This record gives sequence, structure tokens and C-alpha cells, in this order.
Amino acid sequence: MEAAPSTAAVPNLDKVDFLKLQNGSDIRGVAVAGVEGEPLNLTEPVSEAIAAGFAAWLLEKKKADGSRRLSISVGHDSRISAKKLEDAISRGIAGAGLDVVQYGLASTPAMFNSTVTEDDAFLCPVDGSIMITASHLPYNRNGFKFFTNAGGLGKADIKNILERAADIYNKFTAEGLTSSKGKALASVKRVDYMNVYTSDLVKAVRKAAGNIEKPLEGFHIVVDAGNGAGGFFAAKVLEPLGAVTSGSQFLEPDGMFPNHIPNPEDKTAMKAITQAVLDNKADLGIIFDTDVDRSAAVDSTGLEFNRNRLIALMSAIVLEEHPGTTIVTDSVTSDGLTTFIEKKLGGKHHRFKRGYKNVIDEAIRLNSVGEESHLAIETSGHGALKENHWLDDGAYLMVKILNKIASARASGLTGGSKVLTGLLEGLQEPAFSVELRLKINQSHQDLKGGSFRDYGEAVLKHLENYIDSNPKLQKAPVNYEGVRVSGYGGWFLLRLSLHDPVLPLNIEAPSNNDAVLLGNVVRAALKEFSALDTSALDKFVQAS
Ligand SMILES: O=P(O)(O)OC[C@H]1O[C@H](O)[C@H](O)[C@@H](O)[C@@H]1O
Repeated sequence: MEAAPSTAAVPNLDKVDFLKLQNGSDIRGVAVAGVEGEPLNLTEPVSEAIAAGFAAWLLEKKKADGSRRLSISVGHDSRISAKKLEDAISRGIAGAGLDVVQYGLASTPAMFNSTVTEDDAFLCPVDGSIMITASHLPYNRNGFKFFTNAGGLGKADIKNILERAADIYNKFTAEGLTSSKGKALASVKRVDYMNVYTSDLVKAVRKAAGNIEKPLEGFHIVVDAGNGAGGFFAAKVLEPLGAVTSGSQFLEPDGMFPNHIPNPEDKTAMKAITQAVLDNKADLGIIFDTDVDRSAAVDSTGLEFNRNRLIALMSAIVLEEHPGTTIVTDSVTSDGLTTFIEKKLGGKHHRFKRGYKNVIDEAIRLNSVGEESHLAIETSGHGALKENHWLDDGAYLMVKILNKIASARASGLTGGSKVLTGLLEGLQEPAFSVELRLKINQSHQDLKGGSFRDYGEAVLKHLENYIDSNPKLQKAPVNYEGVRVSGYGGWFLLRLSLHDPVLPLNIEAPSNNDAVLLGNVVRAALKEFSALDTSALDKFVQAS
């Protein structure tokens, strides 16, 4: 953003702590006013400054020498603040002297793809890409994800962009903001890139089925997009491949998300797609989160392929193609999954940390030190394959599943999604599992002015020592996050949330009683930490 040199900074711009907008490797904030206790912090000027910060970062990264204008693609999900942020972002990019290519409603993975697609007609490849999304968060939030052809930006890059944005914002002047509007109008182009992206997905399934034009003919597959950006999958991917998609639901974008949260981790959302499969007697159900970087499926009997089961299914598919390969997952995966990957599928399970970027980066690191890995996947439904640029793409995960049923059919097998269910044979599932989230009260005197992270670390250290004195419990010998303990036939993991002042507690056990025994251990260990709100755990052990 160019500031007009002599005029004073715009007087009525709110003070903004830009670094507070960072959420791991994303930017997230409140973009719609009106929710009590959630003041607006992702305003149009803030977004314009962030886009200008990204443009400046990109110019430096690409060592731009002025011989060619760089371009950035901009897409968004179905949120009600999408349009105004798209305009603001476009102004920030254009003001910095780069070209803007708007895609309109798009998926996060498609935005990355636009940095690697070679197609002049669609102004591709672009040098950088911005997706406007806050994934499954409530309607008043929004945020940004950034890409180059090297993948999604990491935490350090995001911090750098926010620091640049803060400087740019502080120099904004009324004249500068007005002139950027004119520049944006001149350098914005619109392209229907989702057509390119979806036709690539269609081609991938056709190829895997042996170049059959309609490899899904005869399959009935219902899609639930939760009114996010994933509705395209029915008409632009499944139907060209020959599938019937009647009974698909919530395909129309609606940023108030009136039906359910678009989130495959959400019980109501999974219930909705399961019901749609059963009501329509469909072969398969597919559900996406708002921006389509996460997904899950449901078989014809209503069995959910999400969380551990989705990982098991994807591991089975990937290990058929790459025998012995290492599967990197997040930390809250079950012990049964490890046994399944290692004993049944002959692979190696590397149970790492929570966070999609963490698992992806770990898989890339393993490959770089000579340990072959082709799949990085989280229980949240984020999954990335080496063959797909290590991009977490919910639609591509579903393509791998479609390939499986299409190629089974091409080789004469009938039975729809049974081929998928069959791949899960032998996966031991816990009879009982629960996630309880214990909040740290940040203003409590027990924090003694320290950060919630320090406090959480102290809680974990104390729990670790407490466990050492109990012979019935064993700490996991290899563990990368929090305190993971086996006992009473099950396990628990207490760890710090990636983003929030929260200690999530996962428990899996052969029965509710055993889970309560494990819960009681944690409860007893944590009782002296008065800033920790253990009411969720108290309720759980007392109700049982
Ligand atoms: O640590 P938590 O609060 O459970 O959140 C962890 C989750 O945060 C976000 O949703 C990320 O997209 C996920 O990749 C991650 O697993």
C-alpha cells in the first residue's frame, strides 16, 4: 500500500493488535459486528493492510525485479463478510502494484492449485494466492490462508506479514485509502478457476479407473456441503463421472450456516449426512467443511468414515500403493489405529502432534531424512498426500476413495461402498471415547501474571510426575505432545490446545467405567490447579 506522503494518518482507524490475528499458520478475526464480547477486528482497512503486507512479502520472496508484474488469486468461502473482504484484499494487492485475479466462491485447496496450474487462458500460474475463510467457525468470523507454489505459508511467514501489515496500517491516510479503490478497479480480473480445478479432479478419477468416461455410473452418492463452498462437488465432479447425486443437501452457499456447522468433526453434521445416505438408500455420502480442506464419508449402511476410521481407510488405500510407508497422524489417534496400520496393513504409524501443518511438515521432514511417507492426516479430516503436493485437500481425499470404488467396479466387483468398508476389517475401535476441554482462566491469580501456556505446561509436568508414582499406569514410551498414558485397558492424552487457553483431554477405554477410572486419575492430579476449570471432567466422572 502506498501512503500519500504528506497527509496525517487516518484519525478514526481503530488501534489493532495485528499479531493477535494470527492463528497458527492462518489469520482469523471477527469480521461481522453484533456478537456480544466479540469486537470487530478484521475490518476492511485491516484486511487491506494484510493483503498489502502479503504482496510486499511476496515481492521479496520472488525477488521481483520489476520485469514482470506478479499476480495474486483471491477466493472465498460462503461467509456473509466474504464480498467486502474480497474487495478490501483486492485493494491491498492492487495498491502494492500487483495484479489481482478474483475467483469468487472457491475452495482452499483450489487456491493453492492456482499457483501450480499452467494455463494462460486462466491467467495461471499465479505467484501467490489468498483464501478468505474461517473454516468451521461461527458466521461472524473470517480469516485468510496464503499460498505460493511451495505450499501454505508457515507461522513465521504469517508473523512477518502481520508485522508488515501493522506498519502499512499505521501509515494509512484518507487519500491513500481512496486512491487504492481506483487502482483496484483497474487491475482486478475475474476468472472461473473452479472449472479448471474440478476438471482436474474428474480427470484423476477417470484415469484411475482405466480411462473410463463415466466410472461412477450406477453409483448413488449424496453430498452435504453444509452451505459452505463444497457444493460444486455434486454437479462438477460426481455428475460428470456418471454418479447420481439426488438427495444431496445444503449445497447452496449460505454464510449463516442454517442447517449445521460444516465440520466433519461435528456430531450433528455427521448425523445429517448419515441420515441423507439412509433416506436416499445411497451407496456413499460425502461431507465437507466450509472451505473444503477437510472431509469425511459415510458408507451405505450409515457407518461413518471420519476421525480414526477415515485415517484407517486412507492408510489402507495409500499402503496398497506404497507398501511399508509411514503414515503421519495427529496425537489424538487411537491405539487400535496404530495396531491396524502396523499389524494389518504393514505400514508404520508415526503418531505426531495435533495441527494439520504439523503433520504435513513432519511427513515432509521424514522424507527428507530418508523415511518414506506418502500420507499425513489428522482426525479433524485434514489429509495430505505426497502425490498431491502435500496439500490438505478434502476433495482430493474423496477422489482417492472414489478411485477405489470406481476401480473395484471396473474390475467386476459389485457392492458399492462395501469395498471401502472391507478395507477397515480388523480395525479395533474403542467402546468408549470422549474429548473434554478444560479451560484455563487467564485472569486467575494462580497464573501469577504468567501466560496460560506456562500454566498449562506446569499442569502437564505435575500430571507426568503424578503418573510416575502409579504402577497401574504407563506413560507412552514415544510421545510428541502433552502427557499420554495407558491404563485400565485404555488411554488418555492431556495436552495444550494449539490456539486456545484450553487443555483438551481425550480418553478412550473399553467401557465407560474404565474411562471414568482414567478420568479420576486426571482429576485427582489436577485438583490443586485452581485456575483450571475442570467442570467438564467433573461432570463426566460424576454422571457415570
Ligand atoms: O488444539 P485444538 O484446540 O484441539 O485444535 C487443533 C486444531 O485446530 C485447527 O482446527 C486446525 O485446523 C487443526 O489442524 C487442529 O487439529
